[in-house]
Amino acid sequence: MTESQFRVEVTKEQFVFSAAHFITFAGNICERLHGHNYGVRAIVSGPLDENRYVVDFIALRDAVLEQTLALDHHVLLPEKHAAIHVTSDDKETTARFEDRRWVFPNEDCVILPVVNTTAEEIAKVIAERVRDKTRKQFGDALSWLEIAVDENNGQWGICRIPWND
Ligand SMILES: Nc1nc2c(c(=O)[nH]1)N=C([C@H](O)[C@H](O)COP(=O)(O)OP(=O)(O)OP(=O)(O)O)CN2
Repeated sequence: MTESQFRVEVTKEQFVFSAAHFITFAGNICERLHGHNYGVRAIVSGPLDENRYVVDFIALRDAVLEQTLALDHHVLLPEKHAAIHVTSDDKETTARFEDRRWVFPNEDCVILPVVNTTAEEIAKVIAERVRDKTRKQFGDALSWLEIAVDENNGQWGICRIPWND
């Protein structure tokens, strides 16, 4: 007989962060700076624990919320882009692409360990950070964690990471 599989999903009204970004696509086309009200969904898969749940909804909710709050009202910049160069001094962060330049106060920026600030890459960063923050609490019996990031009313970038690397 096939075994039952369980997962927990949290999608909350508070899982929204408003952020500015720009990406490149098709080689060297670079978008103008613009913003999104991003939405987030989190799913964890694994066996039932002694409480007969996969993980506590509330603990997962709070871990995701910590990450969305950290991104809310910031400019998201990529750390690993080959053509968008991001540098910071003690006051300001500058992003350069070819002959274009954007300058922001440091506190307005979040520099992410990504190549391009696509929904998929943002989802991966959130997933890794949620996993790192909850691993101790949730234990190592889980199978995977998935984070989905919605850029614009139904345009989801999704990343599933193994719970144990
Ligand atoms: N798979 C992905 N595709 C695209 C991504 C992405 O992250 N993953 N991102 C973009 C751009 O960021 C683009 O700016 C998306 O913004 P959006 O506002 O949805 O695009 P439009 O300008 O067409 O939408 P309007 O509703 O007309 O403002 C593209 N693709």
